[in-house]
Amino acid sequence: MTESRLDYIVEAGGSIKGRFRVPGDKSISHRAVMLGALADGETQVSGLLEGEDVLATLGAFRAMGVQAEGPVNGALQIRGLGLRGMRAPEVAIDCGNSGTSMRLLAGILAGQPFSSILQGDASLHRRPMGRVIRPLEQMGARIESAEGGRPPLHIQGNPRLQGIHYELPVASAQVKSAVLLAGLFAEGETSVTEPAPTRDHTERMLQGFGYAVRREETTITLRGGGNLHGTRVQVPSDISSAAFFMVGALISPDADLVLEDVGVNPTRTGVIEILTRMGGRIDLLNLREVGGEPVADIHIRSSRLTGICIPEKLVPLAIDEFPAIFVAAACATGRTVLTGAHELRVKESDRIAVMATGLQALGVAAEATEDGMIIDGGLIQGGSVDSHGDHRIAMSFAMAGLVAKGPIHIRDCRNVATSFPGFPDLARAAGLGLRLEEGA
Ligand SMILES: O=C(O)C1=C[C@@H](OP(=O)(O)O)[C@@H](O)[C@H](O)C1
Ligand SMILES: C=C(OP(=O)(O)O)C(=O)O
Repeated sequence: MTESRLDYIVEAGGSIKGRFRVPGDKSISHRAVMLGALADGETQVSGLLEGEDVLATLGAFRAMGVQAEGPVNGALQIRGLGLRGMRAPEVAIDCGNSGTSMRLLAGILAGQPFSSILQGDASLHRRPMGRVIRPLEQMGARIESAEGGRPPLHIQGNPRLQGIHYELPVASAQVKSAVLLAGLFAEGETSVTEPAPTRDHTERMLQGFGYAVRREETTITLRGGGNLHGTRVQVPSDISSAAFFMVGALISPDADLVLEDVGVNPTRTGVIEILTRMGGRIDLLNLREVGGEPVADIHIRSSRLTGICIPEKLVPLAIDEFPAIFVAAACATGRTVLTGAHELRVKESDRIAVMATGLQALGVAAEATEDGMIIDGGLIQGGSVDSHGDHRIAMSFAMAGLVAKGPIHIRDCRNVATSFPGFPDLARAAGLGLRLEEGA
């Protein structure tokens, strides 16, 4: 059954206020499910993101025999089967809209003594998987894909993978994680060198499960043949979800917002650095460490923003936050220039093209470039934009409504539930005039 389209209608104006928590971190939630399933003994997760992407990952492990109770209010109890305990899934595994599910699962499935199929929705079937197929085949798996390395993936696992050293051609935490996860099933050492730092949740969490991982400069190494031990994982709030409210508070008048318990791992805080450089008043309070990850409360107040040239080294550290950052740039005085962000073109949508088109429809001078965007800040008009089913585009344009001169109609917002279930209610409670409309 195909669900009808869901649109957002955002009233013009409003101000973001309050003190609340956004849902759990998506990247950490995926990894908690994966490592919990592969561990010996039980893993208790709290704060799990109950978004569709994470539920797709959980469904995959259930289909391979892993038992889990929950999630209920973010609590999930997983009875791990150990690294060699899973059975072949009876049908193709559906990763839905989730690139993280598909790429990290490919790494795990590469080391299994059975074959499996990974598929997903239309958006995921347009995304490149050659980047994981190549290293996993070098390690000894066989993976067939559709043309151009697109899903579905037919994976012939090999329980005797060989460790490799792999130089990542793109700064991608998903590829790094796929290779390291395959490395758990490989003979000898597996190492990955990254061209720039990317989110390191896999490395941190492997250590939390008692698995030795070594980092030397830009290279991460582990040795196959060990075991993961079930543990407790406390998932912090997702800075990528917090980013929409951060931008909403910065651009709206009289705003004062505290977002609680947000994960502020330095491989994820590019958005704070960029918005601060633009003049955003953002303070980290109560900085602490929870379960091996840094966490803080973030205080944000209305600010006068100025356009900047975004340093390329910040791009991988803010990769999912650019749709929201583009909205901030549209509200800033002067020009914002982003370069070195070609990866944005291969996310749930082409986030460069889709954001440029949407901003232009709202009267903003935004120009897409091959690997980024040039935005001259100014007034945001009301109008109609299409999210192309991309959750982050939908939530970013919702925040633009706070300063728009008329209502904004955003098409195709159902996928917000992949990463941020409850967004409309939380946004309304925080001060956004948002209503939902079932599309045709
Ligand atoms: O490892 C992860 O959890 C993720 C890595 C990033 O993708 P890439 O590895 O493609 O950069 C990011 O965009 C995605 O939302 C989540
Ligand atoms: C790119 C994203 O996720 P994924 O790659 O897991 O689909 C995202 O959440 O912005």
